[in-house]
Amino acid sequence: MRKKVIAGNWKMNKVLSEATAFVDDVVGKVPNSDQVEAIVCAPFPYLSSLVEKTNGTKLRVAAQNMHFEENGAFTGEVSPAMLQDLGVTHVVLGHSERREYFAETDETVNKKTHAAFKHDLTPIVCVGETLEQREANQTMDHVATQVKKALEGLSDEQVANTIIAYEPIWAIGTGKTASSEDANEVCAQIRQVIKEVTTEDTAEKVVIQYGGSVKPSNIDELLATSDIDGALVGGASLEAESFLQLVEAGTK
Ligand SMILES: O=C[C@H](O)COP(=O)(O)O
Repeated sequence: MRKKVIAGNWKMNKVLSEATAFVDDVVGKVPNSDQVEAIVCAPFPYLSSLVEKTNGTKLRVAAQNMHFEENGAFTGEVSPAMLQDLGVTHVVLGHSERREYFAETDETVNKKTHAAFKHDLTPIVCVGETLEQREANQTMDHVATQVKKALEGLSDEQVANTIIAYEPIWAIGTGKTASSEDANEVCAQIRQVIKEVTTEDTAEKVVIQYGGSVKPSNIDELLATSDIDGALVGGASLEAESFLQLVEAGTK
């Protein structure tokens, strides 16, 4: 059985004192369960302190992005080696906000996915359609292309260890959640696409999260479906209590 992965993506929020207070509050309360993995995806400046605070605990720390190159003249960027060196375990790649505002493409996401594995980082690859694409019945074609391109060239073992986050763009930060049936249908089709490019066994191992206005009041329904294995949560992950409720939902 796949474990549930609940990741709180803080995006560009919190100052250092707020970030550390959150982790101090949460770290001892993360359920000691093998069924759920809890991750905070924090801004770059806090990664070092948070990794130190969470060392030896059940709470993992992720970056929200990285460059695919090892090093070089890329002012303002952060390399996979830097994240690995800090002790970060996961990295969010291809979030729709990176695709929309920072020119992230399927090609750069693919390069970053390879770079993540090279540095022992678990990639959380985000995919999802716009409202226009959904209304034009293009959701599955679009998402399938994003998934296939992101995974291109990976070994079956690497694919099995990739986390996919299905986030319909129209549901992010809007309060509009995809119904659990609709979200699960897309997640099941994503698994089917992975099956086609790898093996059934590999596809069954892939953790597929849903993201988009997930909160304590709707997470149970989402996690009760066949193919949603967790959540990538923005707004509702910013408060410790709400984040812990989301993680708790993963143990049921
Ligand atoms: O990475 C998280 C997603 O963009 C979802 O954000 P949200 O929970 O605020 O809708």
